[in-house]
Amino acid sequence: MKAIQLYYPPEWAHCYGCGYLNAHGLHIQTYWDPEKGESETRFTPRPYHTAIPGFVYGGLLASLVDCHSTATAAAAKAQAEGLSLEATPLRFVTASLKVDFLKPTPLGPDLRLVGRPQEVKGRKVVVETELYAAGTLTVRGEAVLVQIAEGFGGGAG
Ligand SMILES: CCCCCCCC/C=C\CCCCCCCC(=O)SCCNC(=O)CCNC(=O)[C@H](O)C(C)(C)COP(=O)(O)OP(=O)(O)OC[C@H]1O[C@@H](n2cnc3c(N)ncnc32)[C@H](O)[C@@H]1OP(=O)(O)O
Repeated sequence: MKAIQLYYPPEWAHCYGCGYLNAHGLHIQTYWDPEKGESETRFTPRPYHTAIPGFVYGGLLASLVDCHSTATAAAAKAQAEGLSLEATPLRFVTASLKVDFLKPTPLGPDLRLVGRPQEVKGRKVVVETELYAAGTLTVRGEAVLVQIAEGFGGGAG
């Protein structure tokens, strides 16, 4: 299966979080399950992604929720419209990002994010995300994503 971010055309693939053309970026990759209608991202933080020793920096966790949500929005919109991402690239930017840090996230285990679209309407998609570390829910996110207006060439992202 191909990650949603790998369908982004090159002009939209420079994002620090998820752009495959950003040599210094995080290269977040998200997969869509059309049966369940939900997305999954896995990411293993590096030792320097630390807040206090042993725990993950919250800004990194917010970045994971952010790019996981933009990708989830693209896949959810494609499914809702019966489009294929291959044929019709879709790209969303973040209008709003809410992150609740429920528990400290241990630094070491692979992190797993699960995204569920709550609303797909016009250019807007709302995504809820749960982030698990070694099976424990530590972060919950809610993001509002807006589809880039048609004809927007890029350059920023
Ligand atoms: C990176 C900058 C983006 C520049 C533009 C595109 C360049 C393309 C190139 C490459 C793409 C790569 C992108 C990587 C992305 C990775 C993730 C990020 O880090 S994104 C960076 C942080 N985000 C921003 O900088 C957005 C700044 N904000 C905006 O540009 C606008 O406010 C925008 C596009 C988000 C919305 O503006 P409207 O004029 O196009 O659309 P309206 O009509 O205002 O909103 C559409 C719907 O969304 C709701 N909405 C808008 N803002 C909301 C908010 N803050 N909270 C809740 N809902 C909101 C509205 O109520 C409306 O909903 P109803 O259709 O009425 O149901």
